[in-house]
Amino acid sequence: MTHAELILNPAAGRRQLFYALDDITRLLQTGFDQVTVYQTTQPGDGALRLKEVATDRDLIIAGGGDGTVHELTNALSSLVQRPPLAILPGGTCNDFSRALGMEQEPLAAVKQILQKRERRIDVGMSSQGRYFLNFWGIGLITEVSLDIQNQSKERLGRLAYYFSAVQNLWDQKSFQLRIQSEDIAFEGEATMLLVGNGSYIGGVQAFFPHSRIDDGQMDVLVIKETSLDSIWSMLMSILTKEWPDSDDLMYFHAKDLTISASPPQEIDCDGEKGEFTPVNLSILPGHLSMYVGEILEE
Ligand SMILES: Nc1ncnc2c1ncn2[C@@H]1O[C@H](COP(=O)(O)OP(=O)(O)OP(=O)(O)O)[C@@H](O)[C@H]1O
Repeated sequence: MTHAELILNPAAGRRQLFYALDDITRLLQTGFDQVTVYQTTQPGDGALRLKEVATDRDLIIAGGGDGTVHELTNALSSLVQRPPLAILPGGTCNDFSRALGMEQEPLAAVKQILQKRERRIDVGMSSQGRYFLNFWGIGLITEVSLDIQNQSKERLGRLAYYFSAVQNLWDQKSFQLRIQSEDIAFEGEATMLLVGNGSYIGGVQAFFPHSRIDDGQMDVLVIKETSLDSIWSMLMSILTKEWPDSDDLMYFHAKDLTISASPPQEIDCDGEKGEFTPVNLSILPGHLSMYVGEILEE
């Protein structure tokens, strides 16, 4: 007897999951003996529901955008007994669902879920008790996503992300950064520190061309100066899928990272804000079991 629970944010994106809910449920019922649908009503609601039912379900499906996925993966990651998780994308960018190779059209994604291809996925963890699947950052990245909130996300979608990034590049304030990993120590001026797990940010593959969600390590990018050279090398790396190469950038892998900044910097953790440096980050290899759309290359 298999029991799947769909925890769905009906307000996500353009409400596409909400409108397709009857079809989604019917299709899920062809692959699971029992399907329970729980519609969230406010932030925090989905996390409580997940903790309530987790031990009693064979699969949790997170239906919504990156905010919903972040909330549910945080709830799930803190549990001792963790059922597998699938993502049914329904927001604007749906970054982690892309990293998992999920289709963006709801029923096509449900069909992938029915194939039940399970894979162990790394999760990033901060000493402040937060987990991240996509990225963790300070500096430029926080201003970029702040700007998207202020603009019409509905209207511009993920293009807003990149308009806003370019807009912010030139007047980015630098800060004093100190980082220490198992291999690398750096102390100096920086305008951004970005730590990636998945390779998608803002709906496209950017910053981390070779980042894998199952390699047991974090990809770390430091922009020391937002010069023409560093911007050009990042743009080129999106096109060529090679690591960015510039004297104004640093790029390395880490399993553990201690970070402090002066003045203290606001953190963007998978798009969620409100916490500040200093902090320690680590990777939890294979912490979650997730359904994938395509078989990720070995
Ligand atoms: N019924 C609801 N009404 C409003 N907000 C909700 C509801 N249920 C959950 N939320 C909260 O809304 C936030 C944003 O949700 P989500 O990311 O799914 O949608 P989105 O913002 O439209 O998508 P994206 O982040 O991809 O743009 C989440 O933090 C979630 O907790």
